[in-house]
Amino acid sequence: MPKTLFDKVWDQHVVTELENGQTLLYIDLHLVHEVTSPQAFAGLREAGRRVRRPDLTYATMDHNVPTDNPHHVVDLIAKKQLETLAENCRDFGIRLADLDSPHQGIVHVIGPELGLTLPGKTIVCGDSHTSTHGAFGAIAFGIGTSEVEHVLATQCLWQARPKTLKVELTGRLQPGVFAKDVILALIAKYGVGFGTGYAIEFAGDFVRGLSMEGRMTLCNMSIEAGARAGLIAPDEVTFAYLQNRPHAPRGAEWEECLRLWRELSSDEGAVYNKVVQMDVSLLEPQVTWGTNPSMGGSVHSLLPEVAAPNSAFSQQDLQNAYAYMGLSPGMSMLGVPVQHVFIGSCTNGRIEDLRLAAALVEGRRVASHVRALVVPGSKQVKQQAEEEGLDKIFQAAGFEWREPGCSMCLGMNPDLVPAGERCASTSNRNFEGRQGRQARTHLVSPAMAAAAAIAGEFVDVREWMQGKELNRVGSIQPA
Ligand SMILES: CC(C)[C@H](C(=O)O)[C@@H](O)C(=O)O
Ligand code: SF4
Repeated sequence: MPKTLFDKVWDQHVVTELENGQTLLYIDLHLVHEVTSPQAFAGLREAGRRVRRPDLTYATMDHNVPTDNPHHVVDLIAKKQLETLAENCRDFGIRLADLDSPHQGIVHVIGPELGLTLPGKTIVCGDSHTSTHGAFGAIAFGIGTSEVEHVLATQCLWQARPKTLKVELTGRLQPGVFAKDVILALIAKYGVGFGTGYAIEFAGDFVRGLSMEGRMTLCNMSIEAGARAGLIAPDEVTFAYLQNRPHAPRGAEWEECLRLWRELSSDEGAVYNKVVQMDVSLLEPQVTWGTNPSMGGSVHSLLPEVAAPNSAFSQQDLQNAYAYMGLSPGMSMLGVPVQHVFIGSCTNGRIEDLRLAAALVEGRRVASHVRALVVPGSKQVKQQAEEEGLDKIFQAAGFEWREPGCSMCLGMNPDLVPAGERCASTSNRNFEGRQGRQARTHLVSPAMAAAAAIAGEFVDVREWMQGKELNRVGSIQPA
């Protein structure tokens, strides 16, 4: 029987199945960070257990790291979590990319760039955006702290098999529109629940033309559509990205892996539980205006009326969102002033994102009322960007150039948006309080964020995509 990509990878990892549908899955890679691991390790200590496969476990520090001065951790909870992770990794023999490591960074950025993330693997982490790693043809999903303990102790995990949803994306994006806009538009169209109970496979000619960075952005936000995981069949783009990465296989082993990885795509005629299609050709740059990722749309569209018939949102939800965001029905996001711009996170803190943003801001100045941050997703992204001179371009334009970490994506470190202020953010969540108490978050692509920083308000970045900007964008021209 023809199988989907998801079925192939899942079936290769089944240890045993129960009649109630629960499957014991073998886990190939367990990524760990400071926030969701302390109790898991405490549980191991209490039970006198060891980590079953320290060699399949890899830890980093990201959420709590102060990006202006990583070693200067003032917050006591943050300090304790970082110290505890270091101690746990030492005691249990786990590799750790600590603050001094050249490999430190956001867990979902470093997994791929170190070649730990590979096609066909099962990958878990105590973090919802683990779905990012599915861009390589892995089954990757977030788990809770008790599950982290279970994986540490056994290298296995009980899971219910999700249903499969194929999202078929066709067409070519206009210049100035990116993978981030595609996933925001999908969520705006189908809602934050459309992936609930499913693993989403992104397929179609648009996906095949996309860089690994773009694919990771899609998979990263599948969780915001409610999905358990997002995945994409690996191809030559995937293999080219992975070759010679520090932990990627080499020599004869690499060749053997390629042979196996080339089988990792959905068979002709494979049946999905649900299929959704979208042509991306006419998509416009997206901005969220509300307090969940589905409350968004084109930067030109008018914000919905509270009493509109057939609205996807309840009146109460809309009223709450408008009150929180300081916006009103009937207006558009064009021209709405921003006080903060954040370029970074596991959604859009990769080298391609920074190249694009730098191309747009080169020779321009951040608006005087805007505080703009660029936070590379990892030390390696930072180093690469500096080798290319992107840091100089950002700083000359008035951006702050920071050390890697989750930063302003969430309020667990000093990079906060003050109450009532507005931020154009390349991250993935816009819930109330996400970037600080009463902070107002608008999710956008790196290009839209860069343009908002310069203009001081939301603009349509397509108008900025001519001439010199495109030259610098070079290989990362929209697919
Ligand atoms: C802190 C962590 C548990 C959380 C997650 O699981 O996603 C964070 O990374 C986030 O993005 O909200
Ligand atoms: S960058 Fe944001 S979304 Fe990603 S892991 Fe960190 S906090 Fe979570």
